Amino acid sequence: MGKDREKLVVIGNGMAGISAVEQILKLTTKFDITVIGSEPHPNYNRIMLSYVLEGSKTIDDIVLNDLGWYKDNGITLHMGRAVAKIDELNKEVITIDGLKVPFDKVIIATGSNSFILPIPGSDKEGVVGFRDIADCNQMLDAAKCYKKAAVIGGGLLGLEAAKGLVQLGMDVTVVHLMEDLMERQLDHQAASMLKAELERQGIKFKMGAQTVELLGDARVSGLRFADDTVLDAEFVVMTVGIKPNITVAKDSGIEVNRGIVVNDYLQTSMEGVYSVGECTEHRGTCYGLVAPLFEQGMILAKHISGVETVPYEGSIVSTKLKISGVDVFSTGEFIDGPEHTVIANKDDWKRTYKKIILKDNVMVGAVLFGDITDSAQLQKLIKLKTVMTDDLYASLMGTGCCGGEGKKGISVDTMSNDEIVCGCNGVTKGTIVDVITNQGLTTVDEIKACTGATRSCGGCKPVVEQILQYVLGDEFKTAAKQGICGCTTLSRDEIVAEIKDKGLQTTKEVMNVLGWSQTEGCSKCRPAINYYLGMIYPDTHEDEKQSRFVNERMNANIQKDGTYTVVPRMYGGVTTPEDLKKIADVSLKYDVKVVKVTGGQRLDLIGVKKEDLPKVWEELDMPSGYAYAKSLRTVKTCVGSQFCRFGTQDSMGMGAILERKFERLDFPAKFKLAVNGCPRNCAESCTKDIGIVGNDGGWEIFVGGNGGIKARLADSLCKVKTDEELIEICGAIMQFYRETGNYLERTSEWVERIGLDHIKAVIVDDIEGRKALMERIEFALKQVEDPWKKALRDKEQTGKLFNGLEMSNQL
Ligand SMILES: Cc1cc2nc3c(=O)[nH]c(=O)nc-3n(C[C@H](O)[C@H](O)[C@H](O)COP(=O)(O)OP(=O)(O)OC[C@H]3O[C@@H](n4cnc5c(N)ncnc54)[C@H](O)[C@@H]3O)c2cc1C
Ligand SMILES: NC(=O)c1ccc[n+]([C@@H]2O[C@H](COP(=O)([O-])OP(=O)(O)OC[C@H]3O[C@@H](n4cnc5c(N)ncnc54)[C@H](O)[C@@H]3O)[C@@H](O)[C@H]2O)c1
Ligand code: SF4
Ligand code: FES
Repeated sequence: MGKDREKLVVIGNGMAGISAVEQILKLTTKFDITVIGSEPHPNYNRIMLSYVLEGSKTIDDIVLNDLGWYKDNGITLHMGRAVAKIDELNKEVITIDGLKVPFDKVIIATGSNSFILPIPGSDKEGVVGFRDIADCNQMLDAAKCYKKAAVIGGGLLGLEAAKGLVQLGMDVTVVHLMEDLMERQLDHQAASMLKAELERQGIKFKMGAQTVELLGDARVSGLRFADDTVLDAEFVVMTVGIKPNITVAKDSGIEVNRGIVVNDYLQTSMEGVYSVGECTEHRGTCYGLVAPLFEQGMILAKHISGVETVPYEGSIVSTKLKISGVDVFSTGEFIDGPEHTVIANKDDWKRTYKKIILKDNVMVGAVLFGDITDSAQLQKLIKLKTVMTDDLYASLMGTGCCGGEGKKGISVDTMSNDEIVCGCNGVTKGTIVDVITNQGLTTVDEIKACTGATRSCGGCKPVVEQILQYVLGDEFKTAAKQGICGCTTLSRDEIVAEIKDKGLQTTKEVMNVLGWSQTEGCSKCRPAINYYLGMIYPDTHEDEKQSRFVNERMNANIQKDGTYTVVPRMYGGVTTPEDLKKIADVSLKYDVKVVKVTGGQRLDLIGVKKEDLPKVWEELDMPSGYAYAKSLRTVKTCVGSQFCRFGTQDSMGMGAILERKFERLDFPAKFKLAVNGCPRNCAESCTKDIGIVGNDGGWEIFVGGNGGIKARLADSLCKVKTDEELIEICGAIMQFYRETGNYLERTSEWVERIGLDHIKAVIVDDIEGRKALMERIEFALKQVEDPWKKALRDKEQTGKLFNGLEMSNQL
C-alpha cells in the first residue's frame, strides 16, 4: 500500500460498488482500494442471471471483472467475507470473522436481499429467492429433479424466472397478488397483452391470489391460498420484491430509513462514508434497477475524488423485460390520471400497443408492447421533459398518411459524452465514440464485445447504431443483421434460403439446424417458419397447428367475451335467398348474438359458443370465409355492367371468379381485393391489396392499397385487355407476394420495400416469369381444402379442440 494514499474500503462486490470503483480509477490514483464482498465470486452482471437460468449464458460469461482485473488495478479483494460494521471511532471496517481493515473513506454498496414472504412454511426446503449465483444454481438443480414449480410474484424478476424454468422443462405457474402482471411498470392494457403472450409461451398464471402458507413436510409440496384453495408445487421461487440491505449501516449508527439515507452527493450521515446502489435511499427513493446505480456511481466517484460534479437529482427509470419474443417497455409515469393527456395506439392484428402520457403537454411517461423500437427515443424525450408538438407527434405515432415525415431517430449529436447510453452496463456515449474513433470499430457487435453496450436487454441498440452512424457518416453500414426475432440473427431471406438449401421440413428442424437461441422459438418466429415451410412445400408440408395463432387454430375469430364469430363465404359479395335463410335458421338455433354486415360485403355471425362451432359449420354447409386467416379474405365488388348504367365491365362476375379461384391459400398477411365496373370506383379499389377497375378497353390493376391504421393508396400496376390476362396477373402478384413477403407484412409495406418498378418488371414485363408464378400458385391451390369441411371430417381432433382439450405449447 502506498504510504500517502487514502484508504478506501468498498463494502459489497456487486454492480454498484465496482462500477463506482471503475469510475474512481479513471479520475484519480489517490486511493488504496480494498473491496470486501460476501459472495464467493468476483464481480458479475447480476441482471444476466436470467440468461444463465434460461440456458443462453454460463456463469463464466457473466463475470464483469475477473480476478486479474483486481490485481492489475492494485485492489485488495476479500471474497466470501461479510462486513459486520464500521467502527467510526477507530476508523476500521470489521468483518463478521474478525478482520479489521483501516479506512479513510468507505463506500457501502450492499445491494438488496430477496423479500421472502413471512408466511408459515417459507423456510422449507425447495423455497428460494432469485438474487444471486447460489439461487440460480439451486433453480438449475431443482429443474433436473422436479417437474412442478410455482413462482410467487408476477413482477419483472418473477416473469424472467418463470420463463427460465419453463425453458428448463418445468411446469410453471406464476402466482400473482394483483389482477395485472408487472403492475408497477405497466397499465392494464399492456399487462393483459403481456399475459396472453406469456401464456402462449407456456407459462400458467394464477392471478389475484394471496399465498398464506407453504405446505409440505421438510420439503415444500404446495401453496395454500387465502380462499383455501391449494396449488401443488415441488419447488417455489419467491419474487415478491426486494429489501435494501441496510444491516451494516444500521449496526454502525448511520441514518437509515427503508434504505441508507444519502444527500445529493451520495454521502451518508457518517463522515467519509458514502452509499451507492440498491441499498441507498435518495430523496425518499430506493431504486431496484442498474441505470440509477451507474448514474449515482459517476457522481459519487467525482465527489470522492475531489472532482467538481453536478448533484445527483434522482433517476427516471425505464424497464424492459428480458424474455425473448416479448417486447415490453415502460418508462416514467405509466398509469394515466385526470391531470394527464394520453396518446394511445393499439393494433390487435400486429399485437402492438403504444401509449404516451403528457402532463401539461410535457411527455412524462410511456408504455410500449410488441414493438419497442421507439424505446430509446421515448426514454430520452421523457428524461428531457420534452413538450409535444405536431411534428413530434407525427414522428412518434408514424402518421405517414397525414403529412408526417415518418419516424425520426433520437438526436445523438445533442447527447453529452457522459450520458449513459446502455443503462444495463453503464456505458456512456463518450466510451462508444472513443472505441469507434480510436479502435476503428464499425459494428454494434464489435461495440458490444468491447464495451458491453447492448449485451443485456438490447434496448440501447438503436442508439448505439445511431452513434455509429453519427461518427462514421457514410462509412456506416448496418453490419449487425436484424434477425426475424430475438431467437435468431437470421433474416427472413436467409431462413427461406436455408430451408430450401438444406431441405428443412419442420419448424423444430429449422430451429435446431439454424441454431435458434430458444429451443421452442417464440410467437414471432414459429408462425413465420410454419408459413414459409407451407409456401415452399405446398404439397408435403404438414401444417403445424400449434404454430398458428388461436383464431387460425379454431378457424374462427375469438371475441372479448370468449365466444367466436362465423363468417361464411359470399363470393363477390353476392348471396341468395336460400343461403340467407340458412344463415337465419342457424343464427336462431345457436343463439347468435348479432348478425353483422361486414365491410367486406358478407355476414358475420357474432357470439357463437366454442363448442357449437362445428355444428354451426355443418348446418350452414357453406365454405369458410377465412375471416380469421392470413389468406384471401374478401373480394368486394360494385354492381357493375350487369345492372349499373355506368358499368363497362362485369365486376360482380369477375369478383366471384377471382374469389373462387384464389381462396384458401396462406399469405404472409391478410389479403383483400376489390373489383369495380368503371372508374367511379364504388367498391373502393384504392385501399385494397389488389384493386381492379373496369374501363372501356378492359381493366386497370392496382397494388398495395390499405385502409387500416397506416392507410396507403394503391399504385397502378398495369392495364390489361382480357379477363384471362387479368386473372393471370392477379395470380402472379399473389404468388410473388407469397414468395417474397415477410410474414405479417401487408402488401402496402411489401410494395414500398421491394419497389413498384421491380414488381412491374417481374409481373408485367417478364411474361415467362409471370406464367411460372401462375403455375406455382395453381399447384399450391390444388393442395388446399376448406378448413371447416376438413375439421368436420376429422372428428377426433375437432372434438378435442372444441371441447377445451387443446394442444399444449401453442401460441
Ligand atoms: C435475476 C435478476 C435480473 C435482473 N435484471 C435486471 C435488468 O434487466 N435490468 C436492471 O436494470 N436491473 C436488473 N436487476 C436488478 C440489478 O441486478 C440490481 O439493480 C443491481 O445488481 C444492484 O446492484 P448493487 O450493487 O446495488 O447490489 P448487488 O448487485 O446485490 O450487490 C451487492 C453485493 O454486496 C454484497 N453484500 C451484501 N452485504 C454485505 C456485507 N455485509 N459484506 C460484504 N458484502 C455484502 C452482496 O453479496 C452482493 O454481492 C436484476 C436482478 C436480478 C436478481
Ligand atoms: N428486466 C428487468 O429490468 C428486471 C429483471 C429482474 C429483476 N429486476 C429488478 O429486480 C428487483 C426485484 O424484482 P421483483 O420482480 O421481485 O420486484 P417487483 O417489486 O418489481 O415485483 C414484485 C411483484 O410481486 C407481486 N407481489 C407482492 N406480494 C405478493 C404476494 N404475496 N403474492 C404474489 N405476488 C406478490 C407484486 O404485486 C409485484 O408485482 C426489482 O427491483 C426489479 O426491478 C429487473
Ligand atoms: S363503379 Fe361504376 S359500374 Fe360500379 S357501381 Fe359504381 S358506377 Fe356502377
Ligand atoms: S440498455 Fe440494456 S443492454 Fe443496453
